[in-house]
Amino acid sequence: MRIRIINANTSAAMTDKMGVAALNVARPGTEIIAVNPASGPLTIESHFDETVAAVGVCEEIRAGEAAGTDAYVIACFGDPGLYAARELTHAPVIGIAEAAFHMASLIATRFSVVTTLGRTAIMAERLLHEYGMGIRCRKVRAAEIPVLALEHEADTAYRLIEAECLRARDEDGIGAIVLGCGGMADLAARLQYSLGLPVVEGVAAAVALAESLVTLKLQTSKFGDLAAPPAKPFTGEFARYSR
Ligand SMILES: NC(=O)NC1=NC(=O)NC1=O
Repeated sequence: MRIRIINANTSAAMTDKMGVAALNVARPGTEIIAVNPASGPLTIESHFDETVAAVGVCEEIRAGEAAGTDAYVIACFGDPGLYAARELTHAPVIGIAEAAFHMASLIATRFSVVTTLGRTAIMAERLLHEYGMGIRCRKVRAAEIPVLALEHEADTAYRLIEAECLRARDEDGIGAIVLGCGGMADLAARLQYSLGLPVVEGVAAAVALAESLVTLKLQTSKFGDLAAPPAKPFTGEFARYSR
C-alpha cells in the first residue's frame, strides 16, 4: 500500500524527519511518500497559519489522488484541513492529533499532551473536545518553544520538552504522554526511555491506523458531510478548483 505523509508546513527538514518516523513503523510493503506543500507557512503556530496551510494540504491530497494513494496522514498537530481533505478522497485521511489521542486512550485511562507554545496548547484543547477526547486528557502542557527550535536548537528544545513531560508524569495522574507536534516525531523513543511511561507520537500512530483502515478496506464515508464538495465556479487564484 501507498501512504502519503503530508507535512502541512513548508519545512523540508521536518518533512524528512516525519518520513523517517513513518518508515520506522510502516509494515513491509507499505510505501511512504513524505511531502509538504510548495507554498505556505514555514511552521504552524496559530489559527491563521493553519488556515493558510489547509489549502496546501488539500493541494497535496489532489496530487496524491493523481498519483494513486491508499491513505493520507496530515502530519501537523492541529490536523489542519482534515475534513476538507476527507471530502477530496475516498482514501482514509488521518490527522496526527486525532490518531495520537485515540492510541493513547487505548493504553491509558488518562493522558497529558506536551506541545510547543501556550497558544497551540489552547488549540489542542479545542481539538480534544472536538474529537470527544476531552475527558481522557488531564492537561495540555506547553514546553514554550517555537516549532523551529525543534530544528535549530534541538538540544535545548529536547531538554524543555523532557522537563515538561517529567512534570506531567509526576503531577497529572496520567498513564501516557502525547507529543503535541509533528516536529517531535524523532523524540518519542528517547523520551519514553527517559520517562519510563508510554510516549505516543502522532506520525507513527497515524501510519499504524492508516494501515489498519486500508487492511480492513474501510474508506472515508461519502454519506453526509464528507461527500465530495458540490461543483461550482471558483474565481481568482482558486479558479483551478472550478467544476
Ligand atoms: N502544535 C504544533 O506545534 N503544531 C505544529 N506546527 C507545525 O509546524 N507542525 C506541527 O505539528
